[in-house]
Amino acid sequence: MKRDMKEYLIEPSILAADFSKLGEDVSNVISAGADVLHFDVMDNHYVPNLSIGPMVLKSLRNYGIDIPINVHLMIKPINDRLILDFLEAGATGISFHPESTDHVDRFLQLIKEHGCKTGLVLNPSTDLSCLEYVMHKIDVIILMSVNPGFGGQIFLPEILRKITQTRKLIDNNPYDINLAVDGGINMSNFCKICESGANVFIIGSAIFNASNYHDVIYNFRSMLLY
Ligand SMILES: O=C(CO)[C@H](O)[C@H](O)COP(=O)(O)O
Repeated sequence: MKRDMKEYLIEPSILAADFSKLGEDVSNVISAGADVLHFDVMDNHYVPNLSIGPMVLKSLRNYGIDIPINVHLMIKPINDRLILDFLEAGATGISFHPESTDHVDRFLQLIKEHGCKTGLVLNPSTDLSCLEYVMHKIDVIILMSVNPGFGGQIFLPEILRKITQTRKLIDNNPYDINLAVDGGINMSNFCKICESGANVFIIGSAIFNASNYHDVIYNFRSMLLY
């Protein structure tokens, strides 16, 4: 199904940005046409890498970054304090993995109660059944198309089938849920990912490694027209 252009979102993952000049790099990607920012939080426990936390998010807000920022928690266990810290720092969306807690429903509710968008992130081998009783509390389903922990990995082609299945699930439900794909997206697989049913594209290296952010985002977006 072809969607309205407004429903497609390009969400650069700042994990691939230049951390030595993060504010400037993020401002540049926004001027180049990013719709939303993706903020990866890694704990060196749930995933084998350590990244950034609420203080960095707050610094970006203080720097003047004012577009929506979706925080992706790759943390186990998640806890109330952490969620509240990210909310206070300026997160507009918070997503986590169902494996991160025994209380998926409670955390979705906590995030929602604060007027923030909610997301569940499914690893490549995580079954769609975890969505069954919480669909009405989710704003975005994020399908990982790499194993989480590092940017710059190769897209797992078996996830295309999962995207199609998830799109059917969403379309068979009355809720307004975005379908995002995260990991290994580039110019050569973008169309297939879109045709399979994704409408949010979380892209790190293919944007931040490009010499011209505007051109690369423009090129991704122009593929949505065909
Ligand atoms: O969540 C992530 C890794 O865990 C990154 O957001 C994701 O991999 C995007 O980066 P790239 O486009 O470079 O693959």
